[in-house]
Amino acid sequence: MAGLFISFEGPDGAGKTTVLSAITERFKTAKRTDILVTREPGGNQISEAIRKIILDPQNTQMDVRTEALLYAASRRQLIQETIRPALAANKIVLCDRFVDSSVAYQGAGRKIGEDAVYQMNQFATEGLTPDLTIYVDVPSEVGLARIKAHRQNVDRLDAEALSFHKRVRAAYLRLADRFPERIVTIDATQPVTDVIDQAMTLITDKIKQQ
Ligand SMILES: Nc1ncnc2c1ncn2[C@@H]1O[C@H](COP(=O)(O)OP(=O)(O)OP(=O)(O)O)[C@@H](O)[C@H]1O
Ligand SMILES: Cc1cn([C@H]2C[C@H](O)[C@@H](COP(=O)(O)O)O2)c(=O)[nH]c1=O
Repeated sequence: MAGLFISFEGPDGAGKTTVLSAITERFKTAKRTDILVTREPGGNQISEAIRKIILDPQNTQMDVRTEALLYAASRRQLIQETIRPALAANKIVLCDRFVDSSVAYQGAGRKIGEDAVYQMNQFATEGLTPDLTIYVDVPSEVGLARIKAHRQNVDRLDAEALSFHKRVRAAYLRLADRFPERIVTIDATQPVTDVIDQAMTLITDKIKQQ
């Protein structure tokens, strides 16, 4: 498939959304029209509806496998309706989270098993994998403190215990070790402008290699 698929990953509060919106602005200023920015869960009408159900703090009874399946369902719809058509049109897709999030949050955080969650997602993705994953790394305590300080609405996942978030981060670090050719880590305890510059360099280098 043509195009370029780049995902952004990281623990809650790492700064992915901040970095992605700054990068989007830079591409707009450069008048590039071939960039599609999207997010998981969400990104289109059906996937955003699934997002609401997953993240609703009232849904305390949600079974962990139901949660994993809903993330995969949202992902499937995003792939079919949004990502694949954009790649086929030779666009550069920048996606806030993808399968690595499920492996880290449901596989490790919820303790379903990282391999089991990866395998289950193969059904949803039919093997679609990012060409590059920018992993924005931050200690769990730092990410959660940022959310507490700046965000009014804490969602169902943000509200999990520190031990949950530590398992998520540990799983991300394992993924980065396991797939060094795909996943590049940026230290997000640096000033946000440095994180943005480093992410932008990684993306422009990848575009040049195309
Ligand atoms: N490098 C940084 N240093 C200090 N603060 C930061 C940095 N990056 C982001 N922030 C702040 O941390 C908060 C969380 O950032 P942001 O929403 O971008 O994180 P996120 O990774 O998208 O989180 P989530 O996955 O939970 O949505 C924001 O208020 C943002 O301004
Ligand atoms: C894709 C995906 C996400 N999550 C979690 C991670 C976050 O806590 C929320 C999404 O909210 P964000 O503020 O937009 O980052 O959902 C997950 O647990 N599993 C996944 O596959």
